Amino acid sequence: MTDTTDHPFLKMHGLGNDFVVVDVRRSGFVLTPAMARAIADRRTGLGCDQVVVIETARSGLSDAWMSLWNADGSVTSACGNATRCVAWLLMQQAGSDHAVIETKAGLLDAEMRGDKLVAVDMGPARLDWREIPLAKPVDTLHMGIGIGSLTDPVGVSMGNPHAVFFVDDVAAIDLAALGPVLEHHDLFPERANIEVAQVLAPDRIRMRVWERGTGITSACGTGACATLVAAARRGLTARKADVVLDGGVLTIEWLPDDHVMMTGPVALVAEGRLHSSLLS
Ligand SMILES: N[C@@H](CCC[C@H](N)C(=O)O)C(=O)O
Repeated sequence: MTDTTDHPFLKMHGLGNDFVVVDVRRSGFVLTPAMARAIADRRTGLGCDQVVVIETARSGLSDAWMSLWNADGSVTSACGNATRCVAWLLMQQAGSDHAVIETKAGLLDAEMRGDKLVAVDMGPARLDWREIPLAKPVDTLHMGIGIGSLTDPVGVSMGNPHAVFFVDDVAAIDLAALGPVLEHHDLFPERANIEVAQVLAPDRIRMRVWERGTGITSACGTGACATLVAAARRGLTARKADVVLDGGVLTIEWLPDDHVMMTGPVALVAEGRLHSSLLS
């Protein structure tokens, strides 16, 4: 093996939403957008939906800081599936069944709930138009925009922006065509993650996602949280439901204090060292 760096990585995923996880707590290594794009590239890099960087905690209140990069090199404040993966790693390292992760979106409390099963308090759902953010004052329960069969979404921030469209049949939606147009809609100054959701029962929702900065993924944890909150706000479901994604199921509960609990699996599938060609 030649020209590898001293930067080990792990490949992890939550329901197929996959991550390259780099722990820089000892190296102090700083990732750039170009490096994130190079690592995430599925042909010329390692391939992943998000690059996740574990950094030294910035306050005395957490076990570590987590930075998140989409495949296009953009930074995001929240990622539910990555939070479960990093929480699992931190809990393994500490021999604990509890971890606190600090992100741009705030402190996230996580607990081990079984073998590779992690629950995270994803913080409060934010519902004001300024918090999502939207470009102008709009009722986030009926945002009024749409294209084709996708109309009148619900806006929710889980630390990142989501627009949830309710439909009769998620399989019939051409998400690859409609997702990028809606992600870049004028209403979303920071772009948005786009969910299409079909209510199957008061405690079960089928959801597919077009992620900001990445495209279609097999699962989105914050998207599942946003979808449950949107469905409950519209009176379509209870405040707890299983959200069925392409990659599997997350259990989501919107608690009376507005915090959203997410429970789901994590997987560790590979480890290695980053080659210097990805880091220039
Ligand atoms: N896959 C994630 C969300 C990742 C960030 C998103 N693409 C954004 O830009 O906000 C999840 O599991 O929540």
